[in-house]
Amino acid sequence: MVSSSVLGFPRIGAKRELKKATEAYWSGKKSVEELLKVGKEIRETNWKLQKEAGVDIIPSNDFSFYDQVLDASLLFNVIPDRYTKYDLSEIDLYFAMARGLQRQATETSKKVDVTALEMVKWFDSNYHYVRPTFSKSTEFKLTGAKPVDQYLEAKALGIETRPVLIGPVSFLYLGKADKDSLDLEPISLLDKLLPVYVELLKKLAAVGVKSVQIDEPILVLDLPEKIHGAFQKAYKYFSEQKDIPEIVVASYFGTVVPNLAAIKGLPVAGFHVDLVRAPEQLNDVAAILSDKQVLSVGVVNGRNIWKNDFAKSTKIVEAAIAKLGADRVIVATSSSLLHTPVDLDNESKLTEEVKDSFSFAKQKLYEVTVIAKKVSGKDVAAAYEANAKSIAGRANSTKINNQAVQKRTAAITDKLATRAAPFTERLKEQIPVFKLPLFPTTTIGSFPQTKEIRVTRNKFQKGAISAQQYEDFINKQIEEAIKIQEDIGLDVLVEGEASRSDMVFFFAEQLDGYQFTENGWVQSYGSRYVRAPIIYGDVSRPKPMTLRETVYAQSLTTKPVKGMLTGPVTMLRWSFPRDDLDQKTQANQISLALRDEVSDLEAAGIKVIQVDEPALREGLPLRAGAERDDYYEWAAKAFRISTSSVANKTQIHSHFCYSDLDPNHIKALDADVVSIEFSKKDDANYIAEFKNYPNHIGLGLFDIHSPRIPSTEEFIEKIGKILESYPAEKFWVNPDCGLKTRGWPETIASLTHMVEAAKYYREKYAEKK
Ligand code: MET
Ligand SMILES: [Zn+2]
Repeated sequence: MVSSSVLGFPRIGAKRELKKATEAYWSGKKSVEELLKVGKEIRETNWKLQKEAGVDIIPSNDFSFYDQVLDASLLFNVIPDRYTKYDLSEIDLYFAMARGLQRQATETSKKVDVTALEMVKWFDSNYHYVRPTFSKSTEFKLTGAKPVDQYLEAKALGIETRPVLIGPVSFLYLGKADKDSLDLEPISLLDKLLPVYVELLKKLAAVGVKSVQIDEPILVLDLPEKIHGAFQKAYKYFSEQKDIPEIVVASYFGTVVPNLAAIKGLPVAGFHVDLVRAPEQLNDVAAILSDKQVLSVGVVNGRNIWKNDFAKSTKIVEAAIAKLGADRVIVATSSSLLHTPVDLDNESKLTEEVKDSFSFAKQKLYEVTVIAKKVSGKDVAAAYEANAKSIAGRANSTKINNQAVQKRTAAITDKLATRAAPFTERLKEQIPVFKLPLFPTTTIGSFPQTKEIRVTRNKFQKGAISAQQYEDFINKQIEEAIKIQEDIGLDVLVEGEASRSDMVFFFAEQLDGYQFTENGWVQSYGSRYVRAPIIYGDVSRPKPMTLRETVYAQSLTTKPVKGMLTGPVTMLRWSFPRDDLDQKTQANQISLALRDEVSDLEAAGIKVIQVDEPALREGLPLRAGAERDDYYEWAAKAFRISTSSVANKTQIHSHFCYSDLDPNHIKALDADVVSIEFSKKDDANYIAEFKNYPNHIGLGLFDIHSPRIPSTEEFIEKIGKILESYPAEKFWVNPDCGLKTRGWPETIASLTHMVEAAKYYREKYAEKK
């Protein structure tokens, strides 16, 4: 009998129970006991669900109150000194590392003021992990026994589980050196870390754990040879220990083949590989296995919402069985199901047809077990028949194919993606149109989404107020936003995005080809979850999406109002994409819809149009090579398709708020002005990289995530520092990103100071001349 296995299950709860509980704890409305209880209930529900579905290998220690990598940092005592000096309780220490903590002194506790650890993207997913932060003074030791406790918790329910641990090599490699130890290479700590892992593994074995899943996701990255050696060393060391569970090393989100040297000959029980993302790796991986090692084959996608194609998956599993024999193959999810919504059964608004093409975490449990039964020779004919019908139904759905869109996408030429003249010539035509001062000031688009705005939108959605009433309300918001911006003295204004709940959802709802869930939340980080829209079929724009608000805003002022759109790559990345069409074509379809919007805005007298691409960087394939080069090209081109219809004198802006941007990629967008996140960057090298960028750049001058109001002097100092290495004539002045999460008072104060600082330099530079 071939076993079925799940690498991890979503921990947010089907109704976002975890979010509600953690946020209530943070705001003092729930006690720690109440919080822990919610965690326990979620774990219990998840284990029972998996047990009932018939999953053979059920994970434990996949639960986390914030992030599983942070859990490991705490467990192994990777806790920078700055967090330990306040005598915080364990859970408060944990949350302080996760999100920072500011607390006034009380009679019983000290004043606390500490910032969060760095948070970074988990590979190419929308999940973020808290970066392990090592210092020369880091002393590894076990501070608790979460994996042991949770194993026992499941066991008490009668459920045998396989604990999941982040592997030692990935744990170090994904971490970084703390500020006080910048010359420390985390991987150099391996020798010290391994005995602590062994201590944990022994504890697990002592309570009855037979097998552990050790995640080494860095196996899908480009790794230096030194890291290959670290893998060999670590797992050889484990194999020399007595009384530890057997180890299955798991990788996901790509192929391990370029790193075969890291895993070849490893003395472990077996490996898990992602055959959804990289089916081609099967032969090479199978070839290096010793004759006892098992291979867990990930064929049920842990990253999407689409129903599995049983026929296709079965072929893959059968190929593995042909090589290794049935007793050495396990049917698994490709990765943890953390990246999928919890339960399709909670969706009541989707049509049957659409629903029939989806599968969320709970449904994916069923998929792994049925496939495992099939390859074990059990009779699952009815399930396979139903699946084949669903797959065929989706392929033939009238909701998917739009001939006009397909034709238009196929006819895209380079010319369509090229503006009429190069930037230098465009600039000459733009200068007299805008007559902007030196250091032009602007914002990134959104203004505070006040409670009033959210409540009113909600009323409108529920039908409690009419479309006209809602429109009047939005107009009032726009009027206020314009007045405030004029009073502050900003140069390029925005309508403020009051009508947008979310920069992707807002557009998706107005485009044809999308589907939406009510409860399809997926954890992005901590208590932040995203309910991404789903690209279901060919995408097109039935009618203008932003025209009314933008034109209304422009009618209220003589200053230019920026049209504001979400770019094709971001629309794609922050949606669940189709799995039956390549990403480039999906991006191109969206870019054509946006192109029409851009043209409509221009025709209606809008002279500046910003197309945001905050997700541009995250779309970059994990490894260097053809796929990455290809992405660079199609992503930039998709942006240019959407923005190249306009006249030279129309100014195209773009915006990116995640760092580590590649200046060459941004250059390839050929926008006239870009704004980038910069306030936390304090890094001369980073400015230097952008110095040669030909077009104009706004370097974000304040952090929009914080209510903190920088003073005019602070802005002056910051701008002065940048001007040491960055040319004044290319320098726009703006915040890091949109201000939707802020309140009005701090927004007005910060922007006022920012504009004052710009004026200061204008005068200074005027004197110079
Ligand atoms: C995450 S980027 C956000 C850009 C958008 N225009 C805003 O200001 O909110
Ligand atoms: Zn942004």
